[in-house]
Amino acid sequence: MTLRAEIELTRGTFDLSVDFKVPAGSVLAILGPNGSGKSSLLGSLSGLLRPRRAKIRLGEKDLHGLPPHDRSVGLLSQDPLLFPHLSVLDNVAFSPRSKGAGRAGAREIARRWLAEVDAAQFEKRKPAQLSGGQAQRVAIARALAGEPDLLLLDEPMAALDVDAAPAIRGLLRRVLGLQRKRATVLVTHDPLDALALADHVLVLTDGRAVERGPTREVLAAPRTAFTARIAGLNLIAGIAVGGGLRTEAGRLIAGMLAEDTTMGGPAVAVFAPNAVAVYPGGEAHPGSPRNTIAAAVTALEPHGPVIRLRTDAGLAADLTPAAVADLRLEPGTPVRLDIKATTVTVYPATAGPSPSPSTETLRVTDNPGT
Ligand SMILES: Nc1ncnc2c1ncn2[C@@H]1O[C@H](COP(=O)(O)OP(=O)(O)OP(=O)(O)O)[C@@H](O)[C@H]1O
Repeated sequence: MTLRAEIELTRGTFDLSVDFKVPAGSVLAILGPNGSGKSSLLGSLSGLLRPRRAKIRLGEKDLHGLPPHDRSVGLLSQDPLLFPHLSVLDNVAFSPRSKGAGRAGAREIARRWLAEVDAAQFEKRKPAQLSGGQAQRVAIARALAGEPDLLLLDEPMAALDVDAAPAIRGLLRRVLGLQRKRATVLVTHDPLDALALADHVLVLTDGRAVERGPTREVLAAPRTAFTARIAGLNLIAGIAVGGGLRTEAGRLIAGMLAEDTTMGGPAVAVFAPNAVAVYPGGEAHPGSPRNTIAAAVTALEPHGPVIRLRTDAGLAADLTPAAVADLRLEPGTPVRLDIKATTVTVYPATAGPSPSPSTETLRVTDNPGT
């Protein structure tokens, strides 16, 4: 069901005023610095906070004023919040039970969802006997077993270690795609979560929406300092192929395919600017990583302790000030950008307009030397 929300909320001196729409079957990511109002926004949707004024419509239903349990809203937060005294199976069965299903029926639904999140083998365990990643799988099953019309994800990967997060991100992408009627709102600090899971993003600052639009467009062409800081990732759009991604121009970007990538499907190759090595143009170099891209420097920007180099290939690289001086880099300098395949991840592109005008600017110059 489509969510339409206009929320005005006051908490002490903080004032939130925001409106947005999440079409049925799509995911909106809310990004924003600490204290920008993300939790306040989610709390208003879930019914835990009472806005000063709000219109919150989920399909034909007006949620404003309804208690949390009458809203058909599922919540998944960074803490799995499982009931410690219940088995995994009964934790998941709790949602359908509370919606009126009988004991056997609720357990059947719970088993289906546990299988869906690859946690069926844990059904008899208590939450204390699960790892963080396993507990989060169970929490996902519990959030979805109630078949909510609106799913709220509050930093769902934030508490997981780096090994567990990609698998849970992949799992979420799969289960979010199973149901095209539900609207989902995701709060995250991580642009990868937004890229992997969300069709659209809304950037909150001081309780106001300062940027919004299709995820790739907003992250590829950030208009506020906050978005630029968190979104400083390099993105190359194309089609997923064995060993990486092929751009529209036919160039292979070697990378690691995310688990649920579909061969031949639209995809983005993502890598951080600090994964890009910069060499003076044309110069031979040892090691020969497979992704070598010819470009020219367009700008040099201070970025914390490093210098962010921007290039006419649409890609950014982070260098130390000493390296910039050594390489005598300035706007116009021809360079070769090397990106190790192991630092590039290829994700399926989320639905939405594709390719966006701004991703077309992420063109990669062909280099016959590779
Ligand atoms: N109970 C409260 N009383 C008064 N002000 C509050 C209360 N709770 C939060 N605030 C203020 O509301 C603002 C928004 O907080 P909120 O938790 O929604 O931000 P957030 O974007 O979720 O932050 P974070 O990323 O740190 O979780 C902050 O300035 C915070 O200090």
